[in-house]
Amino acid sequence: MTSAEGKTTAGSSELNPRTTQYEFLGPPGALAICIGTPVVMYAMYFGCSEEYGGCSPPVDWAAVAGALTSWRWWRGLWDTQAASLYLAYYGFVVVSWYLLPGKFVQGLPMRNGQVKTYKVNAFASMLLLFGIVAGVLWRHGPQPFTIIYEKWVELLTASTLMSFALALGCYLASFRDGALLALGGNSGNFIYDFFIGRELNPSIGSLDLKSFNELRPGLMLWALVDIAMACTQAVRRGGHITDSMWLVVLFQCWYVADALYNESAVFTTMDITSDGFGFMLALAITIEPFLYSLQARYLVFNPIELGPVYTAMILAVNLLGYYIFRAANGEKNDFRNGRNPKNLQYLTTESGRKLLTSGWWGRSRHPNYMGDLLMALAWSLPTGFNTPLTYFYVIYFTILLVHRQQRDDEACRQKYGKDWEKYKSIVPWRILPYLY
Ligand SMILES: NC(=O)C1=CN([C@@H]2O[C@H](COP(=O)(O)OP(=O)(O)OC[C@H]3O[C@@H](n4cnc5c(N)ncnc54)[C@H](OP(=O)(O)O)[C@@H]3O)[C@@H](O)[C@H]2O)C=CC1
Ligand SMILES: CC(C)=CCC[C@@H](C)[C@H]1CC=C2C3=C(CC[C@@]21C)[C@@]1(C)CC[C@H](O)C(C)(C)[C@@H]1CC3
Repeated sequence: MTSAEGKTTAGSSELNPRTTQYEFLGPPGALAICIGTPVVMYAMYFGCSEEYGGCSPPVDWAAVAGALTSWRWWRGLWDTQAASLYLAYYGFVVVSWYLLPGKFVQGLPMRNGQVKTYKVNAFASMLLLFGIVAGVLWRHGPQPFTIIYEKWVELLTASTLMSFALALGCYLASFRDGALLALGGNSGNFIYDFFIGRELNPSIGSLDLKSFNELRPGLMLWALVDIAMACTQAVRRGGHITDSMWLVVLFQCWYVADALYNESAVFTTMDITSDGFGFMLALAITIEPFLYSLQARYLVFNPIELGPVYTAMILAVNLLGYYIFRAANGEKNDFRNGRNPKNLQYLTTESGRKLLTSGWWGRSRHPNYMGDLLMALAWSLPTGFNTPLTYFYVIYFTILLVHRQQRDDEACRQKYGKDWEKYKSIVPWRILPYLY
Protein backbone atom coordinates (compact mmCIF):
# COMPACT_ATOMS: atom_id res chain seq x y z
CA MET A 1 0.00 0.00 0.00
CA THR A 2 1.20 3.51 -0.76
CA SER A 3 -0.05 6.72 0.76
CA ALA A 4 -2.43 8.98 -1.21
CA GLU A 5 -0.58 12.28 -1.43
CA GLY A 6 -2.08 15.76 -1.64
CA LYS A 7 -5.35 14.92 0.03
CA THR A 8 -7.80 17.74 0.60
CA THR A 9 -11.04 17.88 2.48
CA ALA A 10 -13.07 18.69 -0.61
CA GLY A 11 -15.20 15.68 -1.53
CA SER A 12 -14.89 14.14 1.92
CA SER A 13 -17.42 13.93 4.74
CA GLU A 14 -17.78 11.93 7.90
CA LEU A 15 -19.57 9.13 6.05
CA ASN A 16 -17.33 9.34 3.00
CA PRO A 17 -13.80 10.02 4.27
CA ARG A 18 -10.96 10.68 1.85
CA THR A 19 -9.00 7.58 0.85
CA THR A 20 -5.54 7.93 2.34
CA GLN A 21 -3.93 4.66 1.27
CA TYR A 22 -3.43 3.55 -2.30
CA GLU A 23 -3.47 -0.04 -3.54
CA PHE A 24 -2.22 -1.31 -6.93
CA LEU A 25 0.76 1.13 -6.68
CA GLY A 26 -1.54 4.15 -6.79
CA PRO A 27 -2.55 6.11 -9.91
CA PRO A 28 0.40 4.89 -12.07
CA GLY A 29 -0.52 1.26 -11.28
CA ALA A 30 -4.22 1.94 -11.88
CA LEU A 31 -3.45 3.60 -15.22
CA ALA A 32 -1.18 0.70 -16.22
CA ILE A 33 -3.94 -1.84 -15.47
CA CYS A 34 -6.63 0.29 -17.21
CA ILE A 35 -4.55 0.34 -20.40
CA GLY A 36 -2.75 -2.96 -19.95
CA THR A 37 -5.79 -5.21 -19.45
CA PRO A 38 -7.47 -4.41 -22.80
CA VAL A 39 -4.03 -4.55 -24.48
CA VAL A 40 -3.44 -8.02 -23.05
CA MET A 41 -6.88 -9.17 -24.19
CA TYR A 42 -6.23 -8.05 -27.78
CA ALA A 43 -2.71 -9.48 -27.61
CA MET A 44 -4.14 -12.85 -26.60
CA TYR A 45 -6.18 -12.76 -29.79
CA PHE A 46 -3.51 -11.48 -32.17
CA GLY A 47 -0.86 -13.69 -30.58
CA CYS A 48 -3.08 -16.78 -30.50
CA SER A 49 -5.40 -17.12 -33.47
CA GLU A 50 -5.33 -19.02 -36.72
CA GLU A 51 -5.58 -15.76 -38.66
CA TYR A 52 -2.18 -14.71 -37.30
CA GLY A 53 -0.30 -18.00 -37.38
CA GLY A 54 -1.59 -19.91 -34.35
CA CYS A 55 -0.35 -19.77 -30.77
CA SER A 56 2.82 -21.78 -30.67
CA PRO A 57 6.04 -20.01 -31.38
CA PRO A 58 6.79 -18.79 -33.94
CA VAL A 59 3.72 -16.50 -34.03
CA ASP A 60 3.43 -14.93 -37.46
CA TRP A 61 4.62 -11.54 -36.19
CA ALA A 62 4.87 -10.25 -39.76
CA ALA A 63 1.14 -10.82 -40.18
CA VAL A 64 0.46 -9.19 -36.79
CA ALA A 65 2.68 -6.22 -37.67
CA GLY A 66 1.05 -6.00 -41.10
CA ALA A 67 -2.39 -5.87 -39.51
CA LEU A 68 -1.30 -3.31 -36.92
CA THR A 69 0.24 -0.96 -39.47
CA SER A 70 -2.62 -1.12 -41.96
CA TRP A 71 -6.11 0.32 -41.90
CA ARG A 72 -7.36 -3.05 -40.67
CA TRP A 73 -5.98 -2.30 -37.25
CA TRP A 74 -8.65 0.33 -36.73
CA ARG A 75 -11.38 -0.90 -39.03
CA GLY A 76 -10.95 -4.56 -38.12
CA LEU A 77 -11.59 -3.97 -34.43
CA TRP A 78 -15.04 -2.43 -34.88
CA ASP A 79 -18.10 -3.96 -36.46
CA THR A 80 -21.60 -2.54 -36.11
CA GLN A 81 -23.27 -5.94 -36.43
CA ALA A 82 -21.06 -7.35 -33.64
CA ALA A 83 -21.74 -4.31 -31.43
CA SER A 84 -25.51 -4.67 -32.03
CA LEU A 85 -25.34 -8.37 -31.21
CA TYR A 86 -23.45 -7.59 -28.02
CA LEU A 87 -25.97 -4.90 -27.01
CA ALA A 88 -28.88 -7.24 -27.74
CA TYR A 89 -27.23 -9.88 -25.55
CA TYR A 90 -26.64 -7.40 -22.72
CA GLY A 91 -30.26 -6.21 -23.05
CA PHE A 92 -31.45 -9.82 -22.78
CA VAL A 93 -29.53 -10.26 -19.52
CA VAL A 94 -31.08 -7.09 -18.04
CA VAL A 95 -34.60 -7.97 -19.19
CA SER A 96 -34.34 -11.53 -17.87
CA TRP A 97 -33.23 -10.13 -14.48
CA TYR A 98 -36.28 -7.88 -14.51
CA LEU A 99 -38.91 -10.31 -15.77
CA LEU A 100 -37.95 -13.68 -14.32
CA PRO A 101 -39.18 -14.42 -10.82
CA GLY A 102 -36.62 -14.64 -8.04
CA LYS A 103 -36.06 -14.65 -4.31
CA PHE A 104 -35.19 -11.37 -2.62
CA VAL A 105 -32.10 -11.64 -0.43
CA GLN A 106 -30.60 -9.03 1.90
CA GLY A 107 -26.90 -8.18 1.75
CA LEU A 108 -24.69 -7.34 4.74
CA PRO A 109 -25.38 -4.02 6.51
CA MET A 110 -23.46 -1.14 4.92
CA ARG A 111 -21.65 1.46 6.99
CA ASN A 112 -24.56 3.91 6.63
CA GLY A 113 -26.71 1.31 8.40
CA GLN A 114 -28.72 0.47 5.30
CA VAL A 115 -29.10 -3.02 3.87
CA LYS A 116 -29.43 -3.71 0.14
CA THR A 117 -31.95 -6.16 -1.21
CA TYR A 118 -30.92 -8.21 -4.25
CA LYS A 119 -33.14 -10.14 -6.63
CA VAL A 120 -31.68 -13.64 -6.92
CA ASN A 121 -32.55 -15.18 -10.29
CA ALA A 122 -29.20 -15.45 -12.12
CA PHE A 123 -29.50 -19.22 -12.45
CA ALA A 124 -32.98 -18.88 -13.98
CA SER A 125 -31.52 -16.33 -16.47
CA MET A 126 -28.85 -18.82 -17.42
CA LEU A 127 -31.39 -21.62 -17.86
CA LEU A 128 -33.43 -19.35 -20.13
CA LEU A 129 -30.33 -18.53 -22.19
CA PHE A 130 -29.37 -22.22 -22.44
CA GLY A 131 -32.97 -23.01 -23.41
CA ILE A 132 -32.77 -20.51 -26.28
CA VAL A 133 -29.38 -21.94 -27.32
CA ALA A 134 -30.83 -25.48 -27.29
CA GLY A 135 -33.78 -24.28 -29.41
CA VAL A 136 -31.48 -22.68 -32.01
CA LEU A 137 -29.29 -25.80 -32.09
CA TRP A 138 -32.34 -27.99 -32.53
CA ARG A 139 -33.76 -25.93 -35.42
CA HIS A 140 -30.62 -24.70 -37.21
CA GLY A 141 -27.73 -26.86 -35.98
CA PRO A 142 -24.36 -25.43 -34.84
CA GLN A 143 -23.78 -23.09 -37.83
CA PRO A 144 -25.41 -19.88 -36.39
CA PHE A 145 -23.01 -19.93 -33.41
CA THR A 146 -19.87 -19.72 -35.56
CA ILE A 147 -20.38 -15.94 -35.78
CA ILE A 148 -18.91 -15.63 -32.27
CA TYR A 149 -15.66 -17.22 -33.46
CA GLU A 150 -15.60 -15.22 -36.69
CA LYS A 151 -16.33 -11.86 -35.04
CA TRP A 152 -14.27 -12.48 -31.93
CA VAL A 153 -12.18 -9.33 -31.96
CA GLU A 154 -15.15 -7.13 -32.90
CA LEU A 155 -17.21 -8.55 -30.03
CA LEU A 156 -14.24 -8.01 -27.73
CA THR A 157 -14.22 -4.33 -28.73
CA ALA A 158 -17.95 -3.97 -28.09
CA SER A 159 -17.61 -5.56 -24.65
CA THR A 160 -14.54 -3.47 -23.73
CA LEU A 161 -16.42 -0.28 -24.67
CA MET A 162 -19.35 -1.44 -22.54
CA SER A 163 -16.98 -1.97 -19.56
CA PHE A 164 -15.59 1.52 -20.10
CA ALA A 165 -19.05 3.13 -20.44
CA LEU A 166 -20.31 1.42 -17.28
CA ALA A 167 -17.28 2.50 -15.25
CA LEU A 168 -17.35 6.08 -16.54
CA GLY A 169 -21.13 6.39 -16.03
CA CYS A 170 -20.82 5.13 -12.44
CA TYR A 171 -17.84 7.39 -11.75
CA LEU A 172 -19.72 10.51 -12.94
CA ALA A 173 -22.95 9.52 -11.15
CA SER A 174 -21.03 9.08 -7.89
CA PHE A 175 -20.77 12.89 -7.54
CA ARG A 176 -24.49 13.26 -6.86
CA ASP A 177 -25.59 14.15 -3.34
CA GLY A 178 -26.07 11.26 -0.94
CA ALA A 179 -23.98 8.66 -2.79
CA LEU A 180 -22.25 6.20 -0.43
CA LEU A 181 -18.64 5.97 -1.60
CA ALA A 182 -16.20 3.06 -1.28
CA LEU A 183 -13.65 3.67 1.49
CA GLY A 184 -10.88 2.79 -0.96
CA GLY A 185 -12.13 4.73 -3.98
CA ASN A 186 -12.40 8.35 -2.80
CA SER A 187 -8.82 9.54 -3.21
CA GLY A 188 -9.71 12.53 -5.38
CA ASN A 189 -7.47 11.22 -8.17
CA PHE A 190 -9.59 10.62 -11.28
CA ILE A 191 -7.60 7.70 -12.69
CA TYR A 192 -7.36 5.90 -9.39
CA ASP A 193 -11.01 6.37 -8.37
CA PHE A 194 -12.24 5.50 -11.88
CA PHE A 195 -10.26 2.25 -11.71
CA ILE A 196 -11.06 1.19 -8.11
CA GLY A 197 -14.64 2.43 -8.19
CA ARG A 198 -15.78 5.57 -6.38
CA GLU A 199 -19.31 4.59 -5.45
CA LEU A 200 -19.77 1.51 -3.28
CA ASN A 201 -23.03 0.18 -4.70
CA PRO A 202 -24.21 2.09 -7.78
CA SER A 203 -27.73 1.06 -8.78
CA ILE A 204 -30.39 1.90 -11.32
CA GLY A 205 -33.67 1.50 -9.47
CA SER A 206 -33.40 -1.86 -7.73
CA LEU A 207 -30.73 -3.15 -10.14
CA ASP A 208 -27.42 -3.30 -8.27
CA LEU A 209 -24.86 -2.70 -11.01
CA LYS A 210 -21.87 -4.21 -9.22
CA SER A 211 -23.18 -7.67 -8.36
CA PHE A 212 -25.12 -7.79 -11.64
CA ASN A 213 -22.03 -7.08 -13.75
CA GLU A 214 -19.66 -9.21 -11.72
CA LEU A 215 -21.85 -12.25 -12.26
CA ARG A 216 -24.38 -12.20 -15.05
CA PRO A 217 -23.37 -10.73 -18.43
CA GLY A 218 -19.76 -11.93 -18.20
CA LEU A 219 -20.26 -15.43 -16.83
CA MET A 220 -23.26 -16.24 -19.04
CA LEU A 221 -21.45 -15.01 -22.13
CA TRP A 222 -18.40 -17.07 -21.15
CA ALA A 223 -20.56 -20.22 -21.21
CA LEU A 224 -22.18 -19.13 -24.47
CA VAL A 225 -18.76 -18.42 -26.07
CA ASP A 226 -17.54 -21.89 -25.02
CA ILE A 227 -20.63 -23.52 -26.55
CA ALA A 228 -20.06 -21.46 -29.70
CA MET A 229 -16.45 -22.69 -29.89
CA ALA A 230 -17.64 -26.31 -29.65
CA CYS A 231 -20.21 -25.56 -32.38
CA THR A 232 -17.51 -24.05 -34.61
CA GLN A 233 -15.36 -27.15 -34.14
CA ALA A 234 -18.37 -29.36 -34.94
CA VAL A 235 -19.09 -27.42 -38.17
CA ARG A 236 -15.46 -27.77 -39.26
CA ARG A 237 -15.17 -31.45 -38.38
CA GLY A 238 -18.42 -32.76 -39.79
CA GLY A 239 -20.27 -32.78 -36.49
CA HIS A 240 -17.45 -34.25 -34.40
CA ILE A 241 -16.32 -32.54 -31.20
CA THR A 242 -13.00 -33.63 -29.63
CA ASP A 243 -12.85 -34.97 -26.09
CA SER A 244 -10.55 -32.05 -25.12
CA MET A 245 -13.22 -29.55 -26.24
CA TRP A 246 -15.92 -31.43 -24.34
CA LEU A 247 -13.81 -31.26 -21.19
CA VAL A 248 -13.13 -27.51 -21.41
CA VAL A 249 -16.74 -26.66 -22.23
CA LEU A 250 -18.19 -28.91 -19.52
CA PHE A 251 -15.74 -27.74 -16.83
CA GLN A 252 -16.25 -24.06 -17.53
CA CYS A 253 -20.03 -24.26 -17.99
CA TRP A 254 -20.20 -26.15 -14.71
CA TYR A 255 -18.15 -23.42 -12.99
CA VAL A 256 -20.47 -20.74 -14.41
CA ALA A 257 -23.62 -22.66 -13.45
CA ASP A 258 -22.23 -23.19 -9.95
CA ALA A 259 -21.49 -19.46 -9.52
CA LEU A 260 -24.95 -18.45 -10.75
CA TYR A 261 -26.70 -21.14 -8.69
CA ASN A 262 -24.85 -19.89 -5.58
CA GLU A 263 -25.49 -16.26 -6.51
CA SER A 264 -26.24 -15.09 -2.97
CA ALA A 265 -22.76 -16.24 -1.79
CA VAL A 266 -21.25 -13.37 -3.78
CA PHE A 267 -22.99 -10.76 -1.60
CA THR A 268 -20.53 -11.51 1.24
CA THR A 269 -17.33 -11.32 -0.86
CA MET A 270 -15.02 -8.33 -0.52
CA ASP A 271 -15.89 -7.10 -4.03
CA ILE A 272 -19.46 -6.52 -2.91
CA THR A 273 -18.98 -5.51 0.72
CA SER A 274 -15.91 -3.24 0.42
CA ASP A 275 -14.83 -2.45 -3.16
CA GLY A 276 -16.46 0.19 -5.31
CA PHE A 277 -17.68 -0.47 -8.84
CA GLY A 278 -15.01 0.92 -11.13
CA PHE A 279 -13.23 -0.10 -14.31
CA MET A 280 -11.53 -3.01 -12.48
CA LEU A 281 -14.81 -4.80 -11.77
CA ALA A 282 -16.55 -3.53 -14.91
CA LEU A 283 -13.84 -5.37 -16.86
CA ALA A 284 -15.34 -8.62 -15.51
CA ILE A 285 -17.95 -8.52 -18.30
CA THR A 286 -15.07 -8.62 -20.83
CA ILE A 287 -12.41 -10.71 -19.08
CA GLU A 288 -14.75 -13.57 -18.22
CA PRO A 289 -16.03 -14.31 -21.75
CA PHE A 290 -13.04 -13.25 -23.85
CA LEU A 291 -10.02 -14.18 -21.76
CA TYR A 292 -11.21 -17.13 -19.71
CA SER A 293 -12.45 -18.92 -22.86
CA LEU A 294 -9.06 -18.88 -24.61
CA GLN A 295 -8.63 -22.65 -24.26
CA ALA A 296 -11.92 -23.38 -26.06
CA ARG A 297 -11.05 -20.92 -28.86
CA TYR A 298 -7.60 -22.51 -29.22
CA LEU A 299 -9.13 -25.98 -29.55
CA VAL A 300 -11.20 -24.82 -32.55
CA PHE A 301 -8.07 -24.53 -34.68
CA ASN A 302 -5.96 -27.08 -32.76
CA PRO A 303 -8.31 -30.02 -32.24
CA ILE A 304 -6.77 -32.44 -29.76
CA GLU A 305 -7.94 -35.97 -28.94
CA LEU A 306 -6.79 -36.89 -25.44
CA GLY A 307 -7.97 -40.48 -25.21
CA PRO A 308 -9.60 -42.04 -22.15
CA VAL A 309 -6.55 -42.09 -19.83
CA TYR A 310 -5.67 -38.38 -20.10
CA THR A 311 -9.37 -37.48 -20.08
CA ALA A 312 -9.83 -39.37 -16.81
CA MET A 313 -6.71 -37.78 -15.25
CA ILE A 314 -7.78 -34.24 -16.16
CA LEU A 315 -11.31 -34.97 -14.97
CA ALA A 316 -9.86 -36.07 -11.62
CA VAL A 317 -7.85 -32.81 -11.26
CA ASN A 318 -10.96 -30.74 -11.97
CA LEU A 319 -13.15 -32.76 -9.62
CA LEU A 320 -10.60 -32.43 -6.82
CA GLY A 321 -10.36 -28.66 -7.42
CA TYR A 322 -14.12 -28.29 -7.50
CA TYR A 323 -14.54 -30.36 -4.33
CA ILE A 324 -12.06 -28.17 -2.40
CA PHE A 325 -13.54 -24.93 -3.84
CA ARG A 326 -17.14 -25.85 -2.99
CA ALA A 327 -16.41 -27.50 0.38
CA ALA A 328 -14.32 -24.51 1.54
CA ASN A 329 -16.78 -21.89 0.33
CA GLY A 330 -19.65 -23.95 1.77
CA GLU A 331 -18.02 -24.21 5.23
CA LYS A 332 -17.48 -20.45 5.38
CA ASN A 333 -20.94 -19.63 4.06
CA ASP A 334 -22.63 -21.92 6.58
CA PHE A 335 -20.53 -20.48 9.38
CA ARG A 336 -21.17 -16.86 8.40
CA ASN A 337 -24.89 -17.64 8.27
CA GLY A 338 -24.86 -18.96 11.83
CA ARG A 339 -24.60 -22.70 11.03
CA ASN A 340 -21.79 -25.12 11.97
CA PRO A 341 -23.01 -28.57 10.85
CA LYS A 342 -19.53 -30.16 11.04
CA ASN A 343 -18.90 -28.75 14.51
CA LEU A 344 -15.71 -27.03 13.35
CA GLN A 345 -13.44 -25.28 15.84
CA TYR A 346 -13.25 -21.51 15.83
CA LEU A 347 -11.65 -18.51 17.45
CA THR A 348 -13.86 -15.76 18.88
CA THR A 349 -12.38 -12.34 18.18
CA GLU A 350 -12.74 -9.24 20.34
CA SER A 351 -15.23 -7.85 17.82
CA GLY A 352 -17.47 -10.82 18.59
CA ARG A 353 -17.01 -12.25 15.09
CA LYS A 354 -15.63 -15.77 14.83
CA LEU A 355 -12.95 -17.29 12.61
CA LEU A 356 -12.88 -20.97 11.71
CA THR A 357 -9.66 -22.73 12.76
CA SER A 358 -10.37 -26.29 11.64
CA GLY A 359 -11.78 -27.98 8.53
CA TRP A 360 -10.68 -26.36 5.28
CA TRP A 361 -10.11 -22.99 6.95
CA GLY A 362 -7.71 -24.65 9.37
CA ARG A 363 -5.54 -25.93 6.49
CA SER A 364 -4.85 -22.55 4.90
CA ARG A 365 -6.22 -19.02 5.09
CA HIS A 366 -7.66 -19.25 1.56
CA PRO A 367 -8.41 -22.92 0.84
CA ASN A 368 -11.03 -21.87 -1.74
CA TYR A 369 -8.27 -20.24 -3.84
CA MET A 370 -6.42 -23.57 -3.83
CA GLY A 371 -9.46 -25.33 -5.32
CA ASP A 372 -9.99 -22.55 -7.86
CA LEU A 373 -6.35 -22.80 -8.97
CA LEU A 374 -6.55 -26.57 -9.41
CA MET A 375 -9.60 -26.11 -11.62
CA ALA A 376 -7.79 -23.44 -13.63
CA LEU A 377 -5.02 -25.96 -14.29
CA ALA A 378 -7.54 -28.61 -15.36
CA TRP A 379 -9.01 -26.17 -17.91
CA SER A 380 -5.62 -25.66 -19.55
CA LEU A 381 -4.36 -29.26 -19.54
CA PRO A 382 -6.73 -30.37 -22.36
CA THR A 383 -4.87 -28.00 -24.71
CA GLY A 384 -1.68 -30.06 -24.39
CA PHE A 385 1.80 -28.58 -24.17
CA ASN A 386 2.32 -27.05 -27.61
CA THR A 387 2.02 -23.46 -26.42
CA PRO A 388 2.39 -21.70 -23.07
CA LEU A 389 -0.35 -19.23 -24.05
CA THR A 390 -3.23 -21.52 -23.12
CA TYR A 391 -1.71 -21.61 -19.61
CA PHE A 392 -2.01 -17.83 -19.40
CA TYR A 393 -5.19 -18.16 -17.33
CA VAL A 394 -3.42 -20.23 -14.65
CA ILE A 395 -0.58 -17.71 -14.41
CA TYR A 396 -2.84 -14.63 -14.46
CA PHE A 397 -5.13 -16.25 -11.91
CA THR A 398 -2.25 -17.12 -9.58
CA ILE A 399 -1.10 -13.48 -9.64
CA LEU A 400 -4.69 -12.24 -9.15
CA LEU A 401 -5.33 -14.56 -6.20
CA VAL A 402 -1.97 -13.95 -4.50
CA HIS A 403 -2.62 -10.20 -4.72
CA ARG A 404 -6.19 -10.71 -3.54
CA GLN A 405 -4.97 -12.76 -0.60
CA GLN A 406 -2.63 -9.92 0.38
CA ARG A 407 -5.44 -7.35 0.13
CA ASP A 408 -7.74 -9.55 2.19
CA ASP A 409 -5.02 -10.21 4.77
CA GLU A 410 -4.54 -6.47 5.23
CA ALA A 411 -8.32 -5.92 5.46
CA CYS A 412 -8.61 -8.69 8.08
CA ARG A 413 -5.64 -7.30 10.02
CA GLN A 414 -7.46 -3.98 10.25
CA LYS A 415 -10.76 -5.67 11.12
CA TYR A 416 -9.49 -8.13 13.73
CA GLY A 417 -6.23 -6.55 15.00
CA LYS A 418 -4.24 -8.86 17.27
CA ASP A 419 -6.84 -11.64 16.90
CA TRP A 420 -5.83 -11.87 13.23
CA GLU A 421 -2.19 -12.39 14.27
CA LYS A 422 -3.38 -15.14 16.61
CA TYR A 423 -5.39 -16.74 13.78
CA LYS A 424 -2.31 -16.54 11.53
CA SER A 425 -0.23 -18.37 14.11
CA ILE A 426 -2.84 -21.17 14.22
CA VAL A 427 -3.21 -21.24 10.40
CA PRO A 428 0.20 -20.18 9.03
CA TRP A 429 -0.30 -21.12 5.35
CA ARG A 430 -1.79 -18.50 3.06
CA ILE A 431 -3.11 -20.60 0.15
CA LEU A 432 -1.21 -23.85 -0.41
CA PRO A 433 -0.33 -25.74 2.79
CA TYR A 434 3.44 -26.28 3.19
CA LEU A 435 4.16 -24.22 0.05
CA TYR A 436 2.75 -20.69 0.40
N1 LIG B 1 -12.60 -16.95 -11.21
C1 LIG B 1 -12.10 -15.79 -10.86
O1 LIG B 1 -11.63 -15.01 -11.68
C2 LIG B 1 -12.08 -15.41 -9.42
C3 LIG B 1 -12.60 -16.23 -8.45
N2 LIG B 1 -12.55 -15.89 -7.12
C4 LIG B 1 -13.14 -16.82 -6.14
O2 LIG B 1 -14.10 -16.12 -5.40
C5 LIG B 1 -14.28 -16.75 -4.13
C6 LIG B 1 -14.40 -15.68 -3.06
O3 LIG B 1 -13.12 -15.09 -2.84
P1 LIG B 1 -12.79 -13.84 -1.91
O4 LIG B 1 -14.00 -13.01 -1.71
O5 LIG B 1 -11.57 -13.23 -2.44
O6 LIG B 1 -12.31 -14.43 -0.56
P2 LIG B 1 -12.85 -15.45 0.50
O7 LIG B 1 -14.05 -16.18 0.07
O8 LIG B 1 -11.67 -16.26 0.91
O9 LIG B 1 -13.30 -14.52 1.69
C7 LIG B 1 -12.40 -13.79 2.50
C8 LIG B 1 -13.16 -13.37 3.76
O10 LIG B 1 -13.56 -14.53 4.48
C9 LIG B 1 -13.60 -14.24 5.87
N3 LIG B 1 -12.71 -15.19 6.53
C10 LIG B 1 -11.37 -15.29 6.39
N4 LIG B 1 -10.90 -16.30 7.15
C11 LIG B 1 -11.97 -16.85 7.75
C12 LIG B 1 -12.13 -17.93 8.65
N5 LIG B 1 -11.10 -18.63 9.10
N6 LIG B 1 -13.38 -18.24 9.08
C13 LIG B 1 -14.45 -17.53 8.63
N7 LIG B 1 -14.36 -16.49 7.79
C14 LIG B 1 -13.12 -16.16 7.36
C15 LIG B 1 -13.10 -12.82 6.03
O11 LIG B 1 -14.23 -11.93 6.04
P3 LIG B 1 -15.20 -11.76 7.33
O12 LIG B 1 -14.44 -12.24 8.51
O13 LIG B 1 -15.51 -10.30 7.35
O14 LIG B 1 -16.40 -12.60 7.04
C16 LIG B 1 -12.35 -12.58 4.75
O15 LIG B 1 -12.34 -11.21 4.43
C17 LIG B 1 -13.10 -17.70 -3.96
O16 LIG B 1 -13.54 -19.02 -4.10
C18 LIG B 1 -12.16 -17.34 -5.10
O17 LIG B 1 -11.42 -18.45 -5.52
C19 LIG B 1 -12.00 -14.72 -6.72
C20 LIG B 1 -11.44 -13.86 -7.62
C21 LIG B 1 -11.44 -14.13 -9.04
C1 LIG C 1 -7.01 -6.29 -12.21
C2 LIG C 1 -8.30 -6.64 -12.82
C3 LIG C 1 -8.64 -6.07 -14.11
C4 LIG C 1 -9.11 -7.46 -12.15
C5 LIG C 1 -10.41 -7.95 -12.60
C6 LIG C 1 -10.74 -9.12 -11.76
C7 LIG C 1 -12.12 -9.69 -12.02
C8 LIG C 1 -12.17 -10.28 -13.42
C9 LIG C 1 -12.42 -10.75 -10.94
C10 LIG C 1 -12.44 -10.13 -9.53
C11 LIG C 1 -13.24 -11.07 -8.73
C12 LIG C 1 -13.95 -11.88 -9.55
C13 LIG C 1 -14.81 -12.96 -9.18
C14 LIG C 1 -15.30 -13.82 -10.14
C15 LIG C 1 -14.97 -13.62 -11.58
C16 LIG C 1 -13.76 -12.74 -11.82
C17 LIG C 1 -13.77 -11.48 -10.99
C18 LIG C 1 -14.91 -10.55 -11.38
C19 LIG C 1 -16.36 -14.87 -9.84
C20 LIG C 1 -17.67 -14.21 -10.23
C21 LIG C 1 -16.14 -16.15 -10.66
C22 LIG C 1 -17.12 -17.25 -10.28
C23 LIG C 1 -16.94 -17.61 -8.81
O1 LIG C 1 -17.76 -18.71 -8.44
C24 LIG C 1 -17.18 -16.43 -7.88
C25 LIG C 1 -18.66 -16.05 -7.83
C26 LIG C 1 -16.82 -16.85 -6.45
C27 LIG C 1 -16.24 -15.26 -8.34
C28 LIG C 1 -16.34 -14.00 -7.47
C29 LIG C 1 -15.11 -13.14 -7.73
